[in-house]
Amino acid sequence: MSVRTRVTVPLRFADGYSATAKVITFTGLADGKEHLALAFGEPATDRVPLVRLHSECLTGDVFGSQRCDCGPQLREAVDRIEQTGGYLLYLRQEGRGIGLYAKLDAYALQEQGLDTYEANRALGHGDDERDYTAAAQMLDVLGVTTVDLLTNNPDKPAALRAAGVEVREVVPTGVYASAANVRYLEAKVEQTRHTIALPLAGRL
Ligand SMILES: Nc1nc2c(ncn2[C@@H]2O[C@H](COP(=O)(O)OP(=O)(O)OP(=O)(O)O)[C@@H](O)[C@H]2O)c(=O)[nH]1
Ligand SMILES: [Zn+2]
Repeated sequence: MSVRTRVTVPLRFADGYSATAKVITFTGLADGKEHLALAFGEPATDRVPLVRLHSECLTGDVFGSQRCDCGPQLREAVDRIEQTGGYLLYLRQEGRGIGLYAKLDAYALQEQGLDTYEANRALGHGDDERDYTAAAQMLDVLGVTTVDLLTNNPDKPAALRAAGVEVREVVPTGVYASAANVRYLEAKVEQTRHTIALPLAGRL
């Protein structure tokens, strides 16, 4: 495994905020997918970098879907990593690893009353098919052995630790609840022990 390319990309987000990313690509990752690392700020070698493992969500990241909280979480991650110095790993794990079309099939089932996990199972998938091996490999190639990890999902630090990465601190990410996504967020809290405190659905 090695770095394939490092290239500087100036970014401007929908809210007008500008940032500069060093975009890094890789060769030889375990699953052969085109995962990206984006370095923000100054990931100094003598400081523990802040790292976010962001699972691809085309509808949320690109189109601003309100069914999930991915878009605002991505934006928050860029802000925080830029301040501290670190890496956003943009992982091609659309739909918790089941792919975009299957995720949209799962959305259709959720409109019939299934929750996000029941919908996956009704389609013959697992609740969560993500594998973080490639993320650990990317950190290894970047020379990162210890991270502070920005997440509310306990599976992520567990997976990195199992792959030999030291997770010094788990830093909670914000909760972006709305009437459109509160049922989805509640299912995550109930079924995967996400560490997010939700306002009551009735208050949204
Ligand atoms: N299968 C499926 N995937 C979904 C659904 N809604 C969002 N996703 C995907 O879930 C992934 C994001 O996962 P989340 O559970 O929001 O967040 P997380 O990464 O587990 O946890 P955090 O680090 O705390 O944000 C993205 O790949 C989305 O495409 C859904 O209803 N069904
Ligand atoms: Zn999403």
